[in-house]
Amino acid sequence: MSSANVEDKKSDLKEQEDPCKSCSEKKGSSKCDNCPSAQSSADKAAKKAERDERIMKRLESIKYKIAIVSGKGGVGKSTITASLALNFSMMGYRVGVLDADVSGPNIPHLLGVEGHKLTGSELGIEPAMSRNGVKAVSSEMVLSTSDTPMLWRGPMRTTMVYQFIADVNWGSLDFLLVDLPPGTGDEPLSVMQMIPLDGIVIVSTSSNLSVLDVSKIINMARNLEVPILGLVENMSYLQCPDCDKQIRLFGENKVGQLSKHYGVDLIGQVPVDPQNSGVDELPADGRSLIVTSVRAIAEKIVSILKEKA
Ligand SMILES: Nc1ncnc2c1ncn2[C@@H]1O[C@H](COP(=O)(O)OP(=O)(O)OP(=O)(O)O)[C@@H](O)[C@H]1O
Repeated sequence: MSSANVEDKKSDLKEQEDPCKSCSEKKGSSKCDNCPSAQSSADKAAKKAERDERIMKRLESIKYKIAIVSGKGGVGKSTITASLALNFSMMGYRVGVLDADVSGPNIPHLLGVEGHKLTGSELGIEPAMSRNGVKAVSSEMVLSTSDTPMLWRGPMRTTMVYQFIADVNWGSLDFLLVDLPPGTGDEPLSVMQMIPLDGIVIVSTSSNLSVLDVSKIINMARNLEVPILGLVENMSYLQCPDCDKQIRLFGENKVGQLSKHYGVDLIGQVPVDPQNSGVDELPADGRSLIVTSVRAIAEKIVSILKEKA
């Protein structure tokens, strides 16, 4: 994504946040006086400053904030996010996962907190706690059932993500992992602007289309000056059960080539796990090939962050 495109997106967002756009009244009509949306620009600036302060306050007790992103859907971003969370937790770190994929929330299933409903306390929205000690919030936790679709337009989804960032009582954490929706749309852009991220991890397969969209993510992050911790090639190969041979499902290692082209580290390759059913909680006891393979990536991320400190 070029810097001009990022600027276009930023102004698109501003337009979408303008409720007058969808109002049938002409802007400036007498009815505007009684409209709750009518705010002076000073009011808006004050609200933004208040919002930024609330976010900073919430996040000050969180050491590292990392977003997990992908150019395409279905490449395993949520699976890698949950696996990283489990590994960080097993390594003794305090971890939270913010499922910012509002229209396709999967984190509750992967962490075994499906069906949990969010509650509030005087300290804010209380996150769910998984059996492995990972805290999580997801839009699925406010829906009546897990098959209820979230039929919300972009600005409403962004507002929910903002609420999760500003109002969840995470307590003190070592890692907050944010599972972003795929692509370079409104929500990834808003999260990258709202949260002072320590970095992003980009997940891709080596399929041609997946790799193509990763270039856009890299350019978007660079334009927004968000550090890229590295690339993860998911479903990189299948280990033959009868011999040592690794079968590459998407042919040559295109994620590796992309990493060289853009000068972004390839920090891990995760094999296909034929046992992975995809709907169940990921086990943290060594039974999941994905979770065990992600351990090296979690360790690498810790060493990159410590080096940067
Ligand atoms: N290494 C792997 N081995 C086997 N199956 C995998 C692997 N990684 C992911 N999957 C499966 O691929 C599917 C997509 O994974 P996941 O939901 O994590 O992708 P995603 O990128 O978050 O998708 P979206 O952003 O569209 O929600 C799931 O069924 C998941 O179980």
